[in-house]
Amino acid sequence: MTSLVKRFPRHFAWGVATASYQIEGAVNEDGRGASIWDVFSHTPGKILHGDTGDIACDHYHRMREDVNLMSQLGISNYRFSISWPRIFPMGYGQKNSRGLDFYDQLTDQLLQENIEPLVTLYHWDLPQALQEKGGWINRDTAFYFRDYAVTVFDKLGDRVHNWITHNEPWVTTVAGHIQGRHAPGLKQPNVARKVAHHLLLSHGLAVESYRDMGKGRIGITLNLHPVYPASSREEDLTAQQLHDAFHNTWFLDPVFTGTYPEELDEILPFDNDFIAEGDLNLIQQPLDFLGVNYYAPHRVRWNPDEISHASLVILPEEPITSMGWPVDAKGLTDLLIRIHYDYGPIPIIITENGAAYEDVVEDGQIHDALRQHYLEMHWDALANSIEQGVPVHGYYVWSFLDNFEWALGYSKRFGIVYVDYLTQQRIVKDSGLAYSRFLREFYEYH
Ligand SMILES: OC[C@H]1NNC[C@@H](O)[C@@H]1O
Ligand SMILES: [Ca+2]
Repeated sequence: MTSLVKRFPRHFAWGVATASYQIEGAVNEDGRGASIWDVFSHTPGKILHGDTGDIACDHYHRMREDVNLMSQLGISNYRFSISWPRIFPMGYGQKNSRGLDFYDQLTDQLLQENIEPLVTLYHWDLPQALQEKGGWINRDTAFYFRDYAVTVFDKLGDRVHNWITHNEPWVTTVAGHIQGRHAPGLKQPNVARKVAHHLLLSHGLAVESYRDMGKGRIGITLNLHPVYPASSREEDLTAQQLHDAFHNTWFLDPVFTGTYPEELDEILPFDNDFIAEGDLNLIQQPLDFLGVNYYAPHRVRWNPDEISHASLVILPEEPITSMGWPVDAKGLTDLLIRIHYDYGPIPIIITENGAAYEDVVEDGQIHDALRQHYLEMHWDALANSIEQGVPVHGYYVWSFLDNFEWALGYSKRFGIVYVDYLTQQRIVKDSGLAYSRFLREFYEYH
């Protein structure tokens, strides 16, 4: 492992990541308004086992203990998200000072423990009151997002200097508005291009506002996959192109080139009446970094019945996690090389990487060797990217704690720290202890 620490630059930001709705609980506390995930998770049949985020990891009440645990593990960077409905219960207008106070105290606690915050403004928990006005289908939401962002920049911007506007806008767009498996649970493909555009517009508005207010760094986090054709057949190569547009360039192109990929029009045609003059210039705001969430590559074959005209191919012998995602760390290197050469020298932060596996508690320990191996392979792949010239500035494990895995509820555990949901006890898994050892070696070496 020692050799590995030498392959990362001195100021590399090693961290862990979480998100508000997945860990906080306390959904009716201190003036918090309802989010679309409160409504969705309480809708029968939407979440496995009827799980909700009502309590989750009870992090809202256990924040100090959790920050202390990060510190004990030698973690020096923490990515978390802010719950918009804690700040604006109705989405805009009346501010909720107790909501702001929680994040104010969290920030102070982190800085006391010498942990650098990386704050995500939107990790899917839209105020329900805005959904009732159309949510991301309504262009106004982009401007309410800007006002929310400005409020948070104003409150925390003296201590928080690293910001992410959106987490995975693709998921909000596709899972939330086409597939219906995420909040707000819509199955309306014809609104997808508009939803994505409004999410990206809100990103641009927030970045533009930050440039007038803050001196720190701001970016966006996209969930991206390298796309490999299952064969060299013409139809599989076409599938690769269309699937790449659907999953990757739909968001990379507007953010970095101010254009939408024309390939996308083949699978999601739209009349561009919702694109106003100047929108794409606004979306193409210069960024300080690109956040990349990487879990697995996509190997695809032609399938005109799928929206991207492609189906995923999992080879019979390839290892998969309990999410059914292939374990392939080289995909991370391939992805970063592609981004670097297609979109210029933008600094990269891996804002999520990790694996869900079935965890068993044995004598108060969790010997999660598969997760530990997954992580170590991806650190090696990341070092390869750096050695090939990609400017990677940080890496955040998804996730610090086991937490609410959206439609799969608490059935999937991504944490390097185990959560016993009956007692709320935290148990550091072997993967968490390994990360701690690796970090200690890294900081000793540098
Ligand atoms: O599925 C694992 C993670 N993927 N990215 C977004 C997070 O909220 C998920 O828990
Ligand atoms: Ca193109």
